[in-house]
Amino acid sequence: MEIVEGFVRARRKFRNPAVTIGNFDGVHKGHQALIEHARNYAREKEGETVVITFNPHPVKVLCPDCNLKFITPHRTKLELLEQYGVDVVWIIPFTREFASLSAREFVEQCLVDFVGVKHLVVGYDYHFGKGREGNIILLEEMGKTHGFTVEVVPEVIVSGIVVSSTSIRKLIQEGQMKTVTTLLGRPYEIRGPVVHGRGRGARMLGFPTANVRIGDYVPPRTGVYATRVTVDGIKYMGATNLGYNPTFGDTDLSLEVHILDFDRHIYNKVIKVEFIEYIRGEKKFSGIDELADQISRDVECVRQLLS
Ligand SMILES: Cc1cc2nc3c(=O)[nH]c(=O)nc-3n(C[C@H](O)[C@H](O)[C@H](O)COP(=O)(O)O)c2cc1C
Ligand SMILES: Nc1ncnc2c1ncn2[C@@H]1O[C@H](COP(=O)(O)OP(=O)(O)O)[C@@H](O)[C@H]1O
Repeated sequence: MEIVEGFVRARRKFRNPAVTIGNFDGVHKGHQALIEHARNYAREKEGETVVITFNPHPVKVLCPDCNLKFITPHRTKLELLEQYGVDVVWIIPFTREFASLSAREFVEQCLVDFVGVKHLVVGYDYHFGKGREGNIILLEEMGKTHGFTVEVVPEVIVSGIVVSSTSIRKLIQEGQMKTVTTLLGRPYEIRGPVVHGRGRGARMLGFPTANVRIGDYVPPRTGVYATRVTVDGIKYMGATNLGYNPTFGDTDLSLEVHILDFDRHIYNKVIKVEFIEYIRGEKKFSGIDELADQISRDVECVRQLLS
C-alpha cells in the first residue's frame, strides 16, 4: 500500500481512482463496506482504491478540550486499511486552515485536482467542507461537471445496531466486547509497551501482571476480561484487569495482564491485548489472599472461555 502525506507536488497520476473519504477510526464494518465498494469499481475498471483520511483527527484540532479517545490509533488504522485491500492512502494534514475550505473547494482542489477521482464512494450521511455544508446532492452535481460518478452506501446494521465509531466507542466503554467484535469484524485491541508497575503482582499475589499504558485508546469498562495477548508474534490467553486496584487503594487507572502459561520478563516490549469477553467488575478485597483466590478463579474462567 502506498502512503501519500500532504499536498506533495511531484506525484504520479493515479489510475482510474475509486476513492472513499473519512476518519476511519476503528476501520469497522461500515468503513469496510465503503472500501469494498471502492475496490469493486477499481477491479472492474483496472483502477486503484484510494482512501483519503486526515491526521490528526479533525476533532483533536477543532475541539482540543473534547479529549477524544481512539478505537484505532493512526498507525494501526493504516495497517488495517492495507489488510482490507486499499492501494493508496492519502493523509491530509488536518489544520484549522484546511477546515475552512468550502465544500466546492475541497472537491475541486482535493478530489479533482490532486487525486483525479473517477468514482467516489461515500456513506449515506456524508457531509464535508466548512461547517459540514457539503452533501451528496452537491457531490452528484459536481461529479457531472468534473467527470466522476458518486456511489452512496447505505448504513451497515449489525446485531440491530447502526455501525459507527461513536456507537463502538460507547459499547467499549460499557464492556460489551462480544458486540464490539461483531461491529469491528475483529476484537478491540490495545497495543503498548510493558511498563513497570508497583512490583506487587509476582511478589505478593503470585500472579505477575504486564502493565500496559492505555494512552489515547478508548478505555473499556473497568473490570476483569478474558483477553488474547500477542507477545513476539505468539498468542497467549490473558486474564486482564482494567481498573484502580481498590484492594491497594491505587488512584490511577491501570491495564494489567496476567499471561497464562507464560514466564518471561517483557518490560518495554510492545504487546497486543485483544478484549474477548467481560468477566466481572473490579472489587475491593479484604486482603491479599482473597484477591489471589479470586484471580485463580478468573484464570480458570479465562481458560474455559478461550480454550
Ligand atoms: C485477573 C485479575 C483480576 C484482578 N482483580 C482485581 C480486583 O478485583 N480488585 C483489585 O483490587 N485488584 C485486582 N487485580 C489487580 C491487582 O491488584 C494487581 O494486578 C496487583 O496489585 C499488581 O499490581 P502491580 O502490577 O502494579 O504490581 C486483578 C488482577 C488480575 C490479573
Ligand atoms: N505470566 C506472566 N504474565 C505477565 N507478566 C509476566 C508473566 N511472567 C513474567 N512476567 C513479567 O513480570 C512482570 C510483572 O511482574 P509484577 O510483579 O506484576 O511487576 P510490575 O509491578 O512491575 O508489573 C511483567 O511486566 C513481565 O515482564
